[in-house]
Amino acid sequence: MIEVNQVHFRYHTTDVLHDFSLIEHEKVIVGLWGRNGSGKTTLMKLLAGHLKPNQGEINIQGFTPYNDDRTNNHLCYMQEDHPFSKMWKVKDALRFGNYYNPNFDMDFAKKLLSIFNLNEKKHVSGLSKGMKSALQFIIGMASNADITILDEPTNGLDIAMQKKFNKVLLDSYEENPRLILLSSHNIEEIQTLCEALVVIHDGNVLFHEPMETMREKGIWLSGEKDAFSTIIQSHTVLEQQVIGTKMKVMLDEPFTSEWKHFAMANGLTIEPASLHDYLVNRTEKRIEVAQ
Ligand SMILES: Nc1ncnc2c1ncn2[C@@H]1O[C@H](COP(=O)(O)OP(=O)(O)OP(=O)(O)O)[C@@H](O)[C@H]1O
Repeated sequence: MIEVNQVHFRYHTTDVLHDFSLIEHEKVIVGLWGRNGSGKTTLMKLLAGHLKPNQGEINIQGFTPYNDDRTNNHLCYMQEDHPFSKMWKVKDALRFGNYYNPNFDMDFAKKLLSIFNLNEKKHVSGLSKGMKSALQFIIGMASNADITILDEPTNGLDIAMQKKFNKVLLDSYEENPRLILLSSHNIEEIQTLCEALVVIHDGNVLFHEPMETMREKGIWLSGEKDAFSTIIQSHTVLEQQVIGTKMKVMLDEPFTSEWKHFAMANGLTIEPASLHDYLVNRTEKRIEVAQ
């Protein structure tokens, strides 16, 4: 469905993606995570054909997206803060969605307007940030596109709206399984929704793995400082905290039964790292560990 092969992309002098490859053929909900400026939006724009790679190839359902309108038959890209016309009302935005997406389901879109309490007669320019995100999400879901790309779709949604977002996304996916790629800064918000996660770092893919595997990455070990001397020499330490004679260390190791046995045998406490903390540390420069 999506194939990105050895793509290089730069804006003038800013190198964003280098030798970037990503293949996803499954109908899954995939999260896209990366630090600010890592290139998430750039990747989405390349997939949608809004940008042209400097080198390499992109294939979307058999088409090269840049300058090829046939890609639109298969792909719906709702960018963050979509530039709707200032003159448009909500219903005009739905018409826009209907015009560009051959499988657009207007009845479903109208049902979603009522779920998200959006009035179709309201001007888009008068919508709050969260309401505008909801409108973009509605168009993305109602498009029923083979590949649906949502850039920061939960931006500005409050908890109640987020709950509706989760339900609509999962119900719609169950009804019509397709590839849905959604980016977010907040991994906690999307990790229960996504079956797989792509992490962009240093212009490339750091991880493209099932969410289940991602959740097991990273462990915290805590105990007496003395117990750590050999551990920190032979493993990658992602974070370290010292309080008096006690130490707490995050290792780049999976939360497995082997590690649980190791901790027990060495009088240490073990707990899994949160995915958020793990990713923040993995995409940070590694610390020098004091011996
Ligand atoms: N139109 C542009 N012209 C020049 N540089 C750009 C342009 N758009 C983005 N960039 C730069 O490209 C890099 C990647 O930006 P991009 O918006 O793709 O990152 P992002 O991961 O989506 O960031 P964020 O999480 O902050 O939204 C950044 O260094 C950014 O400053």
